Amino acid sequence: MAKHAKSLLSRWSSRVFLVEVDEKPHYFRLQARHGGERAPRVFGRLRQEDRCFSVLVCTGDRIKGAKFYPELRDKLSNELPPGCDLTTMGSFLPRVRDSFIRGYFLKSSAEYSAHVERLLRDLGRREPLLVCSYAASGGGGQAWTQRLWSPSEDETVSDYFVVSSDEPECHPSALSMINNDVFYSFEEARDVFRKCRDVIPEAASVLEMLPGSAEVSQKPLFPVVVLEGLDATGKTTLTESLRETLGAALLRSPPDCLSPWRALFDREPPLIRRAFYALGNYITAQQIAQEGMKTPVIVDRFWHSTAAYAIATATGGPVSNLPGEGSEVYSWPGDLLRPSLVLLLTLDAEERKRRLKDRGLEKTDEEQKLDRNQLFRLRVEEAYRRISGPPCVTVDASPSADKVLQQTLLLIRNNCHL
Ligand SMILES: Nc1ncnc2c1ncn2[C@@H]1O[C@H](COP(=O)(O)OP(=O)(O)OP(=O)(O)O)[C@@H](O)[C@H]1O
Ligand SMILES: Nc1ccn([C@H]2C[C@H](O)[C@@H](COP(=O)(O)O)O2)c(=O)n1
Repeated sequence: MAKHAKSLLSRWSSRVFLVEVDEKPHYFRLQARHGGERAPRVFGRLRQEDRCFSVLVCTGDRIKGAKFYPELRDKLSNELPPGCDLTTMGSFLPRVRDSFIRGYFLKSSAEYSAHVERLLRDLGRREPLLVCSYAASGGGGQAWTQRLWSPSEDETVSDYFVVSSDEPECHPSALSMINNDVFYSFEEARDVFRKCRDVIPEAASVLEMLPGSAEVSQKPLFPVVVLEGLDATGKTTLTESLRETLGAALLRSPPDCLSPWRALFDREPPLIRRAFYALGNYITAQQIAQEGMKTPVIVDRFWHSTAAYAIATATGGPVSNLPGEGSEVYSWPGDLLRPSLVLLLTLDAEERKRRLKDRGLEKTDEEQKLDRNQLFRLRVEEAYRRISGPPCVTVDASPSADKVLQQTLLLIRNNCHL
């Protein structure tokens, strides 16, 4: 049996599981004996003869695991019989870093359960998966058991009762966010790109663009001001005006030299996609260091965007699911150039929508998600505010473009030595 699967199994009964229904996580844990508890809500409204299954991705290879997870969803959606319900799930060891694993939870009616079992057995033999089945265990459907299917012939695995578990303080994906969703050093992000060269040849072209290290040759003499905010909050408009008014250099992250590959890496799973944006920040940092010796520098998006979108995407549901304020996930990477000031443009949802509509440009998947999903938008904005490092000051972007410019100039003069 693979070493990774073995280590997961060694603490199986201490794991907590979550099944996400409409972005809301429902938690359950395992218990050797039944103490009369009701089955967790995800098993409610099922009949005695129905079956549920969980399929968790268990590979020690991060790149393979990241690529396989969305592929598995397609595979299951294509091959599952009608009437089978599929949703995302995960499992973790409370408070244990990097213990979060992802997968899918399936509900099948009795009619199709034999078919689903065959399909999953077959899949489990070919792919790095841990498969469990869940069945009612008497008691009028109130008690359900989990059976972990043996990933190898020589392994004995036990059945457990499943019982509801308390919600952890924040979404458990936070346990595996560091260096999977958010990168805190140049080397960690570059390492992902080095490892994915075999499967994505374009990664080599990105690697060629990178500086030898994160270190910048000199600290900028002039102020470096970063403009952040959701799309259509007015960053482009304001950065252009600031460039003219201050005679500043205007840079952006990701930098223009990465444009040919951005769309491609946007389609990759979070591990690779986020590493792409993280590396973009380091290239921009080198440009900032150079330009900042000659003039003030204005930067359109930087680290706050990379971290805030990544954290908000990895966490589902309401803002309360985000890692708590002060969590290490909000810290600034030790090796990344710190701007003098970060300004966060904020706009109410309706006005932002109106501006998006007037602009009428094509939207990326993440922008469309911002539109559709109020909770995602709130998580991104809150994550922006929680990121520590250089001071982040909020600017109300709803007045006219000129008023926003005047307000911003005032903030720059008060916070930077111009
Ligand atoms: N203060 C303002 N008042 C009214 N409209 C504005 C204001 N600032 C910008 N706009 C308009 O809103 C739209 C979005 O602005 P802009 O492109 O500058 O936003 P952005 O934050 O750069 O967006 P993205 O991140 O998607 O590139 C544009 O049509 C722009 O002309
Ligand atoms: N430094 C950056 C810049 C952008 N991103 C990501 C976050 C969003 O998915 C998207 C927004 O960019 P836009 O469409 O406004 O160009 O790009 C990032 O992660 N890091």
